[in-house]
Amino acid sequence: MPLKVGLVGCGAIGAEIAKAIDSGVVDAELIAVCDHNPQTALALIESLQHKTKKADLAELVRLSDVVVEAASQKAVPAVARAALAAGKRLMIMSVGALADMDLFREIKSLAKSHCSQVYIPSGAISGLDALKSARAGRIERVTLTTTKNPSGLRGAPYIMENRIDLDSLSGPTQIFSGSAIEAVRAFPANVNVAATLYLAAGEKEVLVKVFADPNIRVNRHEIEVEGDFGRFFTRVENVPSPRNPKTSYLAALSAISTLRSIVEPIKIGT
Ligand SMILES: NC(=O)C1=CN([C@@H]2O[C@H](COP(=O)(O)OP(=O)(O)OC[C@H]3O[C@@H](n4cnc5c(N)ncnc54)[C@H](OP(=O)(O)O)[C@@H]3O)[C@@H](O)[C@H]2O)C=CC1
Ligand SMILES: O=C([O-])CC(=O)C(=O)O
Repeated sequence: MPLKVGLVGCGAIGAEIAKAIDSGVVDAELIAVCDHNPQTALALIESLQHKTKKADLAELVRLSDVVVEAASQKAVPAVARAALAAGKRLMIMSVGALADMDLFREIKSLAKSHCSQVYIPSGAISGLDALKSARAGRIERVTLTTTKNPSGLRGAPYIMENRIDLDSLSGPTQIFSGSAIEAVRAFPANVNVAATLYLAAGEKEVLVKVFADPNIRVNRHEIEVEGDFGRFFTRVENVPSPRNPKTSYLAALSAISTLRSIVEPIKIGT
């Protein structure tokens, strides 16, 4: 029996996941989709060869083995509670929601008490394998430096609240520096990866810097980690999703790869 996947959020990442299942890249069945905009869900279904059904959250959870959240940080509490309370496995893309440590602990405890599992893909960054290994020892410092084109940062709460004029920039400009928890609230659709680093490092503080650069065409994430193991530095220059420039294509690929790892008998990497 193929793994039954229910998808919440039919945007840039959701559409790539659906396409990967539809084309057989992931050996699974897309059992249902939902989106708070019914037209978005219907358009995605229309684009698929193997049609699936549009469902509300309760029905989607009932039909699924794995529920994939690819919607928004705001969607995470309801999706996580519904999926885990029903004993279903859960993948979370809007990881920034888990910077709310009360929610994180509730999700962890729900997963444990219902013998379920929560998957947090690497998303748009590299280096989580080494960070997870490093965590077995002492980690000294974690830094994330994210640089995006203003088109990928527009509309973020931090930009609006501080009235940052992105159009006036002529070169790379640091617009934010703060903790992972501050960063995911300030840029909920830009630096979910900061929360992923924070959790992978064992709730170790992450210094997050965000740069806007009108001349950059990639979403760049640079990570530096120091600890007992030594030091590593990684840089990813991501192709932005054509449908949503805030989101890197690699984030969708990482969700697809995580789904594949659920169904593959051999697991490679930390
Ligand atoms: N972990 C990582 O590395 C990364 C995580 N992300 C995060 O993953 C999530 C998905 O990204 P992406 O696909 O690019 O986002 P998109 O905005 O392209 O797609 C999200 C879709 O979900 C819909 N949606 C939003 N809230 C809800 C809800 N409560 N219930 C149902 N549907 C909802 C949106 O509708 P509408 O547009 O009408 O609001 C939209 O159709 C985002 O939170 C994003 O920030 C993105 C990149 C990397
Ligand atoms: O896709 C990216 O480059 C990262 C991103 O938006 C996020 O972590 O929210």
